[in-house]
Amino acid sequence: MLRWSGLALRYPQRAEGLQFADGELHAGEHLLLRGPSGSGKSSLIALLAGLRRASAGEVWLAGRSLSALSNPAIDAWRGEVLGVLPQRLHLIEGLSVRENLELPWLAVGRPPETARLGHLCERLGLEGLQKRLPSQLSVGQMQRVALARALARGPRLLLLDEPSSSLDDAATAALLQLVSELAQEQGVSLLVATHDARVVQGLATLPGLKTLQLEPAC
Ligand SMILES: Nc1ncnc2c1ncn2[C@@H]1O[C@H](COP(=O)(O)OP(=O)(O)OP(=O)(O)O)[C@@H](O)[C@H]1O
Repeated sequence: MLRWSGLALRYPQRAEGLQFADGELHAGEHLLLRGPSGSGKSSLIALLAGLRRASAGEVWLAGRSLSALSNPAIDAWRGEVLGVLPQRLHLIEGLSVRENLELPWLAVGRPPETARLGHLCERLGLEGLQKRLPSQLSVGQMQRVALARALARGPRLLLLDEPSSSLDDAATAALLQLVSELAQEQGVSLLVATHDARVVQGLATLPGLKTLQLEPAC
């Protein structure tokens, strides 16, 4: 379902380019992407999601090479193949929770699938929060909204970048349990970037889990 090879990324302001070990993820598998702060976990997620273009190498997602697709084509395709829960959640502050959740469809010119959205909101405990603005939510609630938005169009793969970074122990455990259950219920593969031992421990029993360790970048 996802494979990458020879990937490298060069940031203009950074002398040394980042290079990534090859990896792959099949349906039914999950991947923990581990490595110290600065080792390139977020950068790799951005490459795999087609949010950044690699300086070298290739990503194949659901049988298609990302480098062969234009940016608009990747943007249109991304939500139905993969969802991203970024480290910074990027909820739109001027929009209500409901409007934020409808964005994945509006962004591709389609009407929101209200039945699917209703089911997701029920599953993620967001029903009573629809009219609130993101600033009126707790961090854990914001994260669940961002998770619902990432899952909106029924992706096969969910990328989570440091999902516990602003959560306490209880909220981290609750999020990991929810994500694990959703993954198994909906047949979604997880790729979780973390340097948090709580996340490693919380996902340890997930069937089909493998680990990729990134080395510290220079
Ligand atoms: N936009 C950017 N411009 C220049 N350098 C960057 C940029 N984004 C990241 N870097 C650098 O690339 C390296 C990898 O960063 P990245 O955020 O991918 O690591 P990470 O493993 O996700 O870190 P963390 O766990 O702290 O989030 C770091 O040295 C970082 O300073």
